[in-house]
Amino acid sequence: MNIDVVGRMRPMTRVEGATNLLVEANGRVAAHAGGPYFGFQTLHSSNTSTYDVFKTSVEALLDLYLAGYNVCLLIGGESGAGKSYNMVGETNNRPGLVQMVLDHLFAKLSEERYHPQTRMSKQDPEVTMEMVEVYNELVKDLMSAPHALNMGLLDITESAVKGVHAKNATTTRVSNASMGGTYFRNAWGRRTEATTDHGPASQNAAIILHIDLCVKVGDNPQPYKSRFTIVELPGLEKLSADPTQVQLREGPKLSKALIALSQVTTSLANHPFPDRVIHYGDSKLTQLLQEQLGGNFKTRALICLKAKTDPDISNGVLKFCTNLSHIRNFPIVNDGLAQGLLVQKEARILEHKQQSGSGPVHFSSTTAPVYNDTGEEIRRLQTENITVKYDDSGDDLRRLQTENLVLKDQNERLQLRLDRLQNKFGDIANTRTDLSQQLLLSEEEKLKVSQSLVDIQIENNKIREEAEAAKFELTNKIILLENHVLELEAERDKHKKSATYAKERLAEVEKDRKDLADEYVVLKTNYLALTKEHQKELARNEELAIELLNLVNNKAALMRQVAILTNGDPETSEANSEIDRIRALVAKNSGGKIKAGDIIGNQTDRDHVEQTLFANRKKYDIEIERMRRELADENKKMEHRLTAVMKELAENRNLARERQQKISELNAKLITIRGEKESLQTQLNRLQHKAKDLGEDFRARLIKYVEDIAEFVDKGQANHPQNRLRDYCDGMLKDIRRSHKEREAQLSEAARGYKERMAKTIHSYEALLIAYRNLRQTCEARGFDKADLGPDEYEMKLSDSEIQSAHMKELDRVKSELARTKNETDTLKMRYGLFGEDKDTMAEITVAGKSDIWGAMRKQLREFTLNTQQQLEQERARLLSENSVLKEQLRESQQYIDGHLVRYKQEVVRLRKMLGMNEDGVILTDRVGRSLRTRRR
Ligand SMILES: Nc1ncnc2c1ncn2[C@@H]1O[C@H](COP(=O)(O)OP(=O)(O)OP(=O)(O)O)[C@@H](O)[C@H]1O
Repeated sequence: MNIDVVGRMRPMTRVEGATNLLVEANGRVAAHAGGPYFGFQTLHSSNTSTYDVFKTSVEALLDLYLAGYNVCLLIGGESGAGKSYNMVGETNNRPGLVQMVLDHLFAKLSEERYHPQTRMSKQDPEVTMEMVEVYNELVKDLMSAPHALNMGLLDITESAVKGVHAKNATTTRVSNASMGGTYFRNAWGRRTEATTDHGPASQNAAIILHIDLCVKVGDNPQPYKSRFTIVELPGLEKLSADPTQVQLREGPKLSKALIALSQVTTSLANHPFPDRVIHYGDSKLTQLLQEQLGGNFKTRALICLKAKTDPDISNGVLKFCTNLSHIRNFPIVNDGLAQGLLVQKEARILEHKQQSGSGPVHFSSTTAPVYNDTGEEIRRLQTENITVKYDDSGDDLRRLQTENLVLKDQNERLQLRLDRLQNKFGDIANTRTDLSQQLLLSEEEKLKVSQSLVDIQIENNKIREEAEAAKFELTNKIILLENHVLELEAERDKHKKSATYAKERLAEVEKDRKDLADEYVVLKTNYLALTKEHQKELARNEELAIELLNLVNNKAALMRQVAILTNGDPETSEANSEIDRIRALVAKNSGGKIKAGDIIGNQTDRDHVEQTLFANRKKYDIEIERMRRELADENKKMEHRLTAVMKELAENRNLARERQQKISELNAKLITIRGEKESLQTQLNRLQHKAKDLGEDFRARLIKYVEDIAEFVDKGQANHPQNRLRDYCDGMLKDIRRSHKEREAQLSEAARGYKERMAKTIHSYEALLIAYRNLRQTCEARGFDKADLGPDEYEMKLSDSEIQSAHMKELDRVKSELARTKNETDTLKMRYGLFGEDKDTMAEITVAGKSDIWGAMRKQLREFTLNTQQQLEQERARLLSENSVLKEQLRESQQYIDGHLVRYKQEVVRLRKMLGMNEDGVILTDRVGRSLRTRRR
């Protein structure tokens, strides 16, 4: 049964950018186009959850485990690809695979029938856990707190029952999943935390967790014993490097486990047959995993992949996967019989090993005492031997043997000294190789740093361009909106004016109406008074008519009597006609009985009166109606326009919000970049210091050793002064010094270049900040919500104290300038009444054309403020960068002078000493008064 290899892509981080792995839909992955592919059995994409990974790729292993098979999950991948994430998870909300295995294991154990295929019931299940770490060829027990004596370090041993295992490793019984989880997390916390020059220990360490299950199944008298091993392998990134180089660089032990693992997997992949003989003994990790790799285990590998990584590293990882997938294991159900058979076989092998003197394997955690013990043992045996001979022989023999012993002792001592010297030489050679490699490495790191700086620069430029484009767009929008608002304001003023005019007209009409009403009342009163008078007159008239009639009747009677008296005809007399005329007159004046109410004018008169009285009113009514209609229309239009403007404003707000979000993202990027830059700088400084320290150390040690050697050899060659090694060494030292000086010069040149680039980056960073600030201010001026505008620009400032202080000073200056400009603007605004609250009243009293002029003036003022501010900011940024460059140059010159001054001083002292003077230049004399210089000569 071959090892299954499944993959899991880690989600990309923001810093990583685009993927460079070639991933096909069927799970085939290559490091680059045309490169070798590896087909994963399942490839989990970056958005697959750990639970899905468990369900798809781990749960089946758990079922086999419960059925009595040994199973193993190897979690591998390069450092940072997510091995720990898969094994441990991140928080309680995102548990890792170990916790899931424990949860499901106990859940299934608590079911009535945990294995549906076999339908066998469980009895007395016992779960135990064991966890060790293999780092730097040391095996550490993680299940218990480290003991003071052995610091938790364990030896490896082999027994028939347990096979190769960590001797005395703590085994903890676990009764439920949460208990198991707690033990696991505690053990995880005990991992080695050290960080060396070659990275943190976690990158080179392997974690092995065994979960053992012992359970009686069905009627079987012997319990089934199965083991679930979960292994986090060391980071696989070094697989692509040459192992010899790796070991030369890091020392022989650090990557031994990884190198041995690679060798073991290669030879297992090449030998799929059961009669193969594989050499697992090269490292403790391969020894501890020999059953999991090629033995009685069903093994599955979960390889974590980074989407963006070095193609060489990916190639190494994919090659490792190919080898793993070719490894054949031979898992069996570990029932009582199988276990008995295996133990018996193992016991025989051990017996054979012991007989041949090669086993059982036992590795001590410390190797030095073994040598000492061996030396002691040899000496003890020699002494015993001598003692035996001593008894057997005579005095001569005893003397000779004693001499022999002394000689041997001397010989051994000499041998020891020789060994020590050789070791020293070896060390020197190693140190030198180490140093040059470290120098090379630091050079590489420097190159990487420069590269990342260039990347940062490009990123900065991109951000700046984006910010500028956004700013430009926003400014355009804002100007458009401002124009619109101005237009609307003008419109509003117009409407206000017409409303005022209408109001005035209305007041006038009202006044007219009141006057009319008053007039009407007066007329009505007059009319009533007149009617009264009229009635009175009528009554009088009637009385007079009656009186007149009486008089006329009297007169007629009289005239008739007169006619009778004068013998005339009384009927045809003049008096009768007079009487009739008077009667007709009276009848005409009072016969109709006219009432006051009956006196009404005709329709024409009424129309005429109405015309005169209400003609104006009607006119006004029509006028008002017309104006009302106009106003309603205008209002409607205004409402439409206002809705449109509001809509546009809302859209623009949204746009601004989006831009703001973008700006916030850019901010985040900036912050990340800044963090990276700082860490890169720290790293670079550290590397430079280290290189310098190492250089110094190396030089001092080399000089010391070479001087020792020269002394030593000179003593031996005193008779051949012409071949003095000292001269040769001096020459060599000079060469070394010269090359070191050149190297230093190169390094300082590179550092200067780097710093210049840094200064440029800071400059562009400042410019970016300015752009950001301007954008912010424009947004603020438009009245956008402050909360939408993202972090304040001050939060994003450089933390470097020197830059900060200069920056702060400059900022203060610019701030005061800005405040002054703002004050001036405010004064101008006040003078021309451009403040918001005054606007309405001003608009009412100003003439129509004025608002346009104010708008233009306001715009000009704003532009002037912004331009002035921008210019000031640019000037400030330029001054700042110049300042920092000058400071940097000054500091470098100072350093250079300091460094060289010390060297010159040393040189002067050395020359003075050679000339026989003391450090102050005073010539030294011996007791007789001769100058030492003369004597030396
Ligand atoms: N599938 C994932 N989903 C989300 N984040 C992940 C995932 N895998 C890894 N990460 C994140 O990637 C980072 C590196 O992961 P992790 O520390 O597990 O890597 P590693 O291979 O164990 O590295 P090292 O060997 O250095 O310990 C962590 O911050 C982790 O949260």
